[in-house]
Amino acid sequence: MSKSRQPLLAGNWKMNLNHLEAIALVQKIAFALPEKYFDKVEVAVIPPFTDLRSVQTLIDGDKLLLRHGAQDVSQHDSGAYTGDVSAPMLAKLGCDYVVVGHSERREHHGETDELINRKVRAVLKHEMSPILCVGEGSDVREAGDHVSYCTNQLIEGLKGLKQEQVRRAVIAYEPVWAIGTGKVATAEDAQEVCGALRAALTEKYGAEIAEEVRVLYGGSVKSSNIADLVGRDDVDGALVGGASLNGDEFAKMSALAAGGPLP
Ligand SMILES: O=C[C@H](O)COP(=O)(O)O
Repeated sequence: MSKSRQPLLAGNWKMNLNHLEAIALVQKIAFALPEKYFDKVEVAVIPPFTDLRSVQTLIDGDKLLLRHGAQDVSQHDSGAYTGDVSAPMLAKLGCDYVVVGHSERREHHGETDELINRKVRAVLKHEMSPILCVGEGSDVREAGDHVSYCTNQLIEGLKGLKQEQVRRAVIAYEPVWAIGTGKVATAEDAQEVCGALRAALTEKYGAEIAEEVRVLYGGSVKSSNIADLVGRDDVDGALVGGASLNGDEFAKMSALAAGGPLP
């Protein structure tokens, strides 16, 4: 089946770059990627919270076609939650996307599927799109349980949502063993799980919704493997970590995700 979904390339900067460095990187990406590519691929940067206002001001001021988002969010809208950042605050900063349930949050902050589900709801309530991350560790992969493990994270993360809300969500399959390790899953591995996630969405929410939801792959994606990944039926782009910190490389990956040619 040919894909009607527009690919999304989202650069998760993780805890890198201050707001001045963020401005420089966004300018570099915008300069390296001519406007014509944005008809074919959606490109987003996901900087740390402290960079968001600067990135928003630059994108709005220079009318850039890049989108931006945040790496995490509180499940609460406001209140006595020291250090947290709420969905209404992120919406006011012009965020289109919020990453939820990244494996680094699950691992280092003990985030559970239940908490992640509450965060997904908070993002949707304020009309942004969650990028819900799922993915197995090497032990699960070796046991051959990766499909059921990831499908379960997906169903728990979306629990209680209405069909119309699911339509807005983006799913990112990120096998933990492939993140920042240089060990990229093969395009077949990515397709296997991304296809299974879409099948689970079809079963739960119907084919029409499942065909609209974008399912990304993440884990050591770079310009040498992006084209093969997005060439698969159920892989609709990538959540990129390390390689998104290099403006030229990220622009090149965006062009390849758009189907080329290189800028
Ligand atoms: O969110 C991004 C992923 O964790 C992938 O990171 P990576 O591209 O550095 O492996």
